[in-house]
Amino acid sequence: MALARSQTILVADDDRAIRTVLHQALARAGYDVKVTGTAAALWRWVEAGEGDLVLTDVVMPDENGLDLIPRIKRQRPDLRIVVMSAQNTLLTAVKATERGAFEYLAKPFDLKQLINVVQRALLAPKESPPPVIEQPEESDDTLPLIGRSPAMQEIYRVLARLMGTDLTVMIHGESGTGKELVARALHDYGKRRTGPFVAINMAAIPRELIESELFGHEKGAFTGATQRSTGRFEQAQGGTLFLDEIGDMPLDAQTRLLRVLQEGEYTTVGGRTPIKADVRIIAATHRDLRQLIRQGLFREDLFYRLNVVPIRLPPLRERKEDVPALVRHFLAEAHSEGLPRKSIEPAALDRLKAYSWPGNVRELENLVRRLAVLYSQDEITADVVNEELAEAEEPQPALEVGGEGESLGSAVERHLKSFFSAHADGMPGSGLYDLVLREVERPLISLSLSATRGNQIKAAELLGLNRNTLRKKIRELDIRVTRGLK
Ligand SMILES: Nc1ncnc2c1ncn2[C@@H]1O[C@H](COP(=O)(O)OP(=O)(O)OP(=O)(O)O)[C@@H](O)[C@H]1O
Repeated sequence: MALARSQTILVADDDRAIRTVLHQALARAGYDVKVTGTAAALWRWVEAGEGDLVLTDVVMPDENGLDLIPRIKRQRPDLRIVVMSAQNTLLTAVKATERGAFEYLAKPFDLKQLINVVQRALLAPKESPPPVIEQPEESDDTLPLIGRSPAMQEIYRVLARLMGTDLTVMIHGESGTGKELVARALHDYGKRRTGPFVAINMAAIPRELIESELFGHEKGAFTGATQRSTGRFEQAQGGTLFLDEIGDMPLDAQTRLLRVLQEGEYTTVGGRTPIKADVRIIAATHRDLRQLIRQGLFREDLFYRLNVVPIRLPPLRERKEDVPALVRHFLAEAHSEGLPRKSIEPAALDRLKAYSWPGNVRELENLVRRLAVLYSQDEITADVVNEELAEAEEPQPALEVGGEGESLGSAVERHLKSFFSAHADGMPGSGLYDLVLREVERPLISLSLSATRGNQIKAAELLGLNRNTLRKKIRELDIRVTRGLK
């Protein structure tokens, strides 16, 4: 694209080599370029009315680039600023965006990406800056998310851009990668931070109760509804609603949710009066929703409503450089809870970095806690880590779901925990024991029957059940037996 007049980029970075590379790349792309290693020189140019775009580093010898942004914005509101920085945290990204930077580039970035951002910045329509929400000072204790790997920095960059918006976000990531933590950070640093954050886990609630949990119900709406009850939508009014394990939502509830998202209002179960929904939705899943759509288990139209901004949280094995910082963080946390202060030797950290972490950050967190409690030495050694990991690497007798790392038992426990905490102030109905067992029994029996193509003798063998017991259960649970299934 031919430029009418060549535009000038002001570059500030204290690293001479980076200045040279940026200078060359930008000049080759047709821009005039001025480079400096100090904030003071940059500021002089800005004051003198020079330049069409500022490209600045954060750490410079005389002043922090982030502190310069508000001053530049006051002096020359239309001047575009692109911030680049290495070693970033979520707060750096959030601050850069909120103070009015057009874009934030995590070092190292490639030059194509840089030119692309510069072009976009220069072409973008002038808009009023987002409202400045002052963020707390940055210290590692208060950071919501630990990790400065390139993969996490990319997440921070996206999160920072989302803070000033109400856009619906879909977080995808394996179990234990920090999906709920990211959802919380989006809420805590965003414009709804003064409102409530309400989480609901679709996999943790009996299917028949999901709609009433989400939207509330009127007295007498169904057997057991002895009084009116508010739903999560109502509790989250003015704040954020986190729909965890969205892939486990039953189809009926999906249809109802879709209608709410389309119409912006909902009715309670058994109610008639529409209630306006003022919530920001963040959904999360570890499942492949596109596959669920193909299987007819997830509504495609709902998927597109929710997948406005997709975020993929990388598994820990793709960002092993974050392991040491996470370990130190969890050790410090254990200490702040009254456990003895512990350090860890470098060889032990290397061993931890080499492990594959199928359970991701949660597994690492549990391991560090165990080490902090079980061993009396002040320093955690490689031997101790080896011992613990050898156990973790041994095949477990528990049922593990292929590749997903979490055993059935711990998945069930997790679901039950959130069920109990969701009902801390009173249980809905009674008969929980049977209800929970049925939730497990029904899919177990029905999948065993599919696996044996409906052969009840083989299914009884597989299950280790007496054939008559199996027949009785099939009747009681009203399970349909389909023969000849693949
Ligand atoms: N980047 C991180 N920094 C610090 N702690 C983290 C990070 N990521 C995850 N954790 C911790 O790991 C644990 C699991 O995180 P979280 O519950 O957010 O994961 P999840 O992806 O929602 O898991 P699941 O899908 O199993 O519910 C939590 O204790 C959380 O505090």
